[in-house]
This record gives sequence, structure tokens and C-alpha cells, in this order.
Amino acid sequence: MDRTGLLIILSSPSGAGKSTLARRLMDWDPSLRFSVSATTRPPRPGEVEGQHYYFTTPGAFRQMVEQGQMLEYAEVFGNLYGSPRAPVEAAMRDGRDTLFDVDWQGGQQIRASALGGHVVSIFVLPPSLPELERRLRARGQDSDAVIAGRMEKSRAEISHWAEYDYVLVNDDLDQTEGQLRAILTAERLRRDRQGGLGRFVKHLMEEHA
Ligand SMILES: Nc1nc2c(ncn2[C@@H]2O[C@H](COP(=O)(O)OP(=O)(O)O)[C@@H](O)[C@H]2O)c(=O)[nH]1
Ligand SMILES: Nc1ncnc2c1ncn2[C@@H]1O[C@H](COP(=O)(O)OP(=O)(O)O)[C@@H](O)[C@H]1O
Repeated sequence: MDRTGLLIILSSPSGAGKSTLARRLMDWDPSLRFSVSATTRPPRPGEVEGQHYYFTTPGAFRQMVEQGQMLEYAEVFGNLYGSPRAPVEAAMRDGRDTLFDVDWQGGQQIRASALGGHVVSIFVLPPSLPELERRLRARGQDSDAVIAGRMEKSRAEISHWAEYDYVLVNDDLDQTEGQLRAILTAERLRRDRQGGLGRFVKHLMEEHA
């Protein structure tokens, strides 16, 4: 069956659980392609070049933007983040679904991009703001000042929740993962319904005509 890869956007305030959920979703379905972003933010301990991010300088980042290599990009928490375009286009051609961990600005730009794929957007909320702060601290990778900055920006990120197709409250991790799997399964069926399924039904009917 001919199909175009889905573009799946995952956004949330920092610390709500996007990266954890994305990792679990890809363990469940290794055919999913994670869009590895470029960023000017320094690596955290344990982050791997080319796996979590492409760590780069502001100059090199701007050059990629000028050369049209970014599908979208934005400044978040004082650093530049962007999704390289070429791997997304290749995945779409191969009918593979791409998962984006981007902020609301990236979500808007991917929806508006001329890639023409089936876009599914999911916003992840924390159960409460004190729990969000607890998770940022428990992650143990950011300084107090960085955590304070992220908490301050969380309201602005959350204010964009209504732009998303699905809004999940990530209280119990297993339950949220189950909801994500269900969304992905259903949206793939919708994509197939709009895609090559017509030809399959025609073939089915002709076989025993
Ligand atoms: N627009 C855009 N946002 C991104 C991209 N990559 C990451 N982000 C967002 O940047 C924010 C900060 O990411 P990061 O520094 O990894 O912190 P974390 O979300 O707390 O793990 C998050 O909201 C990400 O979703 C990207 O390529 N484009
Ligand atoms: N449902 C949950 N319940 C408790 N802790 C969680 C849950 N989801 C994620 N976490 C923890 O919260 C912290 C932040 O999660 P992370 O995936 O890094 O968030 P984000 O990518 O949105 O910034 C991590 O330490 C993660 O293990």
C-alpha cells in the first residue's frame, strides 16, 4: 500500500515527560523515526551527539537556516533549536513516521510546512506545576537557575495547548504511554483510509467478480 509517513509532534513544558515518552514509544515501535534536532544548547551529561541532538554553534546553526536546511527552528530558553529537513523528507518518501520533540513554535511551523503529510500533534501536560518542578529537579541535570527559567516559561508553553489534536495529562507514565500507542495506531488507520486503501478495496472486489 502506498503511504506517506506521519509527522507526529510532541510538545509540553520542559519536564512534563516528552523525552521519556518519545523513548518509550520508539522502544514499542522501532520503525518510528525520531527527528534529531540541532541545538546550540550545551550537551547534558549522558547526551549523545546525533542521538539526542546535533550540538552545534550559533554560527553553524544560522548557516543551516540560511541554506534552507531547517524544516523549522526557534529560540527556546535562550538557545536555538531546529529540525533538519532532509531526514524528514526521506522518511516521508519511505512511508516512515517521524516523531518530533519540539516546542509550540516548532509545532506551528511543522503544521504550516509544505511537506503535505498527515500531521498529528500531541500536547503533554504535567498533573500540576509543583509536580513539574519536582520532575525537573529529579532529573538532576539542570542548575537551580535553569530550572527556575523553565518553570517561568512553562505557563507560556501551556497556553498553546488548544492548538494540538490531543492533550494528555502525564500523571501515570504507563497510562500515558498506552494513550500514545492508541493515538498512533488510530492515526495510522486514518492515514491509510485516506491513502492507498481505495486501491486495495478495488482489488478485493475484482478478485471474486
Ligand atoms: N522548535 C523547536 N523546538 C525544539 C527542538 N528541539 C527541542 N525543542 C524544544 O526545546 C525545548 C528545550 O529542550 P531541551 O533543552 O532538550 O530541554 P527539555 O525539554 O527540558 O528536555 C523543549 O520544549 C523542546 O521540545 C526543535 O528542533 N525545534
Ligand atoms: N509520568 C511520570 N511520573 C513521574 N515522573 C516522570 C513521569 N514522566 C516523566 N517523568 C520524569 O520526569 C523527568 C522529566 O522528564 P523528561 O522526559 O526529561 O521531560 P521533557 O523531555 O518533557 O523535558 C525525568 O526524570 C522523567 O523520568
